[in-house]
Amino acid sequence: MKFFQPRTLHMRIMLAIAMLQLLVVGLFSLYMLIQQVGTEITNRQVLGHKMIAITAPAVTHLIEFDPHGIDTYLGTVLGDRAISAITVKDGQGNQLFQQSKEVIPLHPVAGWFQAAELKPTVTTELKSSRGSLGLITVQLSNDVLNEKIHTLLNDVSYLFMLLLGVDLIAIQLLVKSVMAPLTPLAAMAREVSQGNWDKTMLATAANASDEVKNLSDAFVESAKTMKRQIRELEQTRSQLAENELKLRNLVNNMQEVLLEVDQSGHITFLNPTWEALTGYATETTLHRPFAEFLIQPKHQSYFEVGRLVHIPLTDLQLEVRARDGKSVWMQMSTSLQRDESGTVTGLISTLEDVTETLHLQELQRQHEQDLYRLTITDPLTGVYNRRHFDDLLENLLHMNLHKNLPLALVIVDIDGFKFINDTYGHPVGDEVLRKVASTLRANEHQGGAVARIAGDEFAILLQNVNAEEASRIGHMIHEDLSRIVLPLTVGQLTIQTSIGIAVAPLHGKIPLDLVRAADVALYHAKQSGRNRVDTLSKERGEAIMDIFSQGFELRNAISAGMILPFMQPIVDLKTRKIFAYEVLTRMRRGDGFVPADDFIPIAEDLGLIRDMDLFVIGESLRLIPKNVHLFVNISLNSFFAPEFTQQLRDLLHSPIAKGRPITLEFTERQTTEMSAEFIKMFNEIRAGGCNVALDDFGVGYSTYSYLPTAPGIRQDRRQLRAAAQGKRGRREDRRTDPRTGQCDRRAHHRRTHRRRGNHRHADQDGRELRPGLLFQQAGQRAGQALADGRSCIITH
Ligand SMILES: Nc1nc2c(ncn2[C@@H]2O[C@H](COP(=O)(O)OP(=O)(O)OP(=O)(O)O)[C@@H](O)[C@H]2O)c(=O)[nH]1
Repeated sequence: MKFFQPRTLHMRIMLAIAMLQLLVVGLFSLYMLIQQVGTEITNRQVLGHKMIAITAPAVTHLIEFDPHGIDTYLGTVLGDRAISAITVKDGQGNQLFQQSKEVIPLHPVAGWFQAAELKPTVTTELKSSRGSLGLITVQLSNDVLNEKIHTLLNDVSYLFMLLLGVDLIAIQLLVKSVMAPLTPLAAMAREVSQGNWDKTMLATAANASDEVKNLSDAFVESAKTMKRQIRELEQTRSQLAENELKLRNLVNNMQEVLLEVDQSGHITFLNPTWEALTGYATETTLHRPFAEFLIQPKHQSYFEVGRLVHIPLTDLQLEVRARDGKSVWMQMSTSLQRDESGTVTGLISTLEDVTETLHLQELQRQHEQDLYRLTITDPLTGVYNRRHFDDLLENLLHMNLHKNLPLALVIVDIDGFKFINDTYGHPVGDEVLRKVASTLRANEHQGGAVARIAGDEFAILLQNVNAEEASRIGHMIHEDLSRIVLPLTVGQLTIQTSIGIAVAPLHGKIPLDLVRAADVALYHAKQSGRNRVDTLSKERGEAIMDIFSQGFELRNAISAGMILPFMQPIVDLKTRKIFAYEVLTRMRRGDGFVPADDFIPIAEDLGLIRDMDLFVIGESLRLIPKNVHLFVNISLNSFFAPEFTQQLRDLLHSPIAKGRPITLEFTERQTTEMSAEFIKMFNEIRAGGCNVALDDFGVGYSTYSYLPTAPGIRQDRRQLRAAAQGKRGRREDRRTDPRTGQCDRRAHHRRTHRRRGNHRHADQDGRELRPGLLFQQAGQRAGQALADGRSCIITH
């Protein structure tokens, strides 16, 4: 049920107070009415009693003295409005008089009172001197009472109306005065709502009640707070707008594509960079599945429904199809978007164009690969170079042995390659090397590797290949190489090779041992007449291994600077002064020194003598004062090593050698062919100011036989003397190595040097000379120098 509700507060207060007023005034009026009606009822009773008090004596008298006069008298009395009926009865109950008027019902208001209170009849006893004469009963009339009540009701109603009217006016005034201060407050609120914060508008009415003042103050306070907050909000909003602008500029000018995709893989946002990179207009791209723009199915699958969660968040490179059909590679960095329950609702990603970078990376990778290939391959043949072979060998050996698998090493050396070079020229030699390399590669065993480890030497590593299988493969390779035919301008060239095979762990468990074993096998193949394959047997291996062990030691000694020139002073016996130094080559081993004859022959065999001779000559020239005569030993084998002649020439013509007395003593352990070229070179050396001497170490078979063709070459002083005695050398010095069939040169060396040490001889000027080591002083100084770890240089 809906009650009427006035719209304004004023009306509501008015109504509320009016209702209250109505109630109060109503109750008050009712109270008044009840009071007055009660009084009227009481008055009627009093009147009844008074009436009967007057009437009873008269009736008594009439009964006694004039009974007929009762009717007249009581009829008159009954004429009074206050009485509606009169009854008189005698002492026996006989009715003497009874008369009544029409009965008017009692006013309803009188009904509110108890019947007892109303007492409509009054009865009294008629008494005379003779006693009781009967009873008289008077019934009171309602007429008067009703009239009174009616009048009272009117009066009370008037009073009620009057009071109500007065109250309403009072309330109106009261409410008006209460509401008056609210009017400016409402005006203030209206102004504030319109954004007018003028201070004057926020003043409270002066005559306002405390409550309204408080309300007004509170309102003003809240208005101020609101104003401040609104100002802050405005600032924030403008800041936000500014930031949004910046952000928009940033997003629009980003180098990367900014992409938003919903959970179904459809594009919901893209910045203009997308168009710049792909050529697709942003508007036409929006709301399309992003996968449509991806080329690779794998990339497309990331954007299928429900698969976004699996997308790699970083380092994902996508191939995007541009409008012109080209592919653009984009690097994607992603942030997954989730709702409150953690479900993926989409993603926001940046896509950076890395096409150029990838291209450059690819170029760089290729470049690095090329560089790496260059560092590990031999430029002439394209197979691995020595350095990489060493690494490979170490790794494969370690790996195979770890797995208990054999590893075979096959070393292939071209027979007479120097001859090919010398006869057909280096380009042909190069072509031979290339052919050999390509043949080896064509036969490359699975998991194997081919390397060029020296001038005409190739190595092949065969994984999981035992000795038998290695030998089979070795023969196969040998066969293939023998089929190489190189067409020449005139005719054609075929080649022969010697192959040495060793297998780990049978012949060695470390690279050094395995290479040494294969070298020994190769050495043996060469020694046995070349053009063959040799797998190292245990017995033969041990016999040859000794030479190779020393060879390895020698190689290491050269690279580690353990080869040193020792200066042996040569003393003039007359003056007892040092006349010259003979340069002796020594190798440091631990705390001691190995004499030359223990390692020179090996150096010659293994082709190391050239570097050793050049190093020792260079060091001697550098260390010995210029005015002191130098006797320097050179192996004739060095002259057959490539470029030795030129390098020796350069050394002797260098400023440290120029003008100093030098005698080059050529040691010869095998008969050397004295070619015209060779003699020319000798003469050139002499023309440069050097003396040249030959020393055959007593071998006997020597270049002396060519001496007539090489005028001016001085023989070893001892040899000269021997020659003067008509002997051609000391045949008893010749020993033959039972294994190699060659002269035991080390034995010769040892004997010869022993003899040399004690030798006393005269030089061409008649000076009697002797090695300085026989003199205590020089010996002591040499010992001191050795102890100091210096090169053994003795100065005078
Ligand atoms: N054409 C050419 N020759 C080279 C190259 N590297 C080294 N050589 C030559 O290869 C030759 C190797 O000669 P040796 O080690 O005496 O070998 P060989 O003549 O085959 O003798 P044996 O092995 O005993 O049969 C030397 O003459 C080197 O100058 C190269 O890259 N190209």
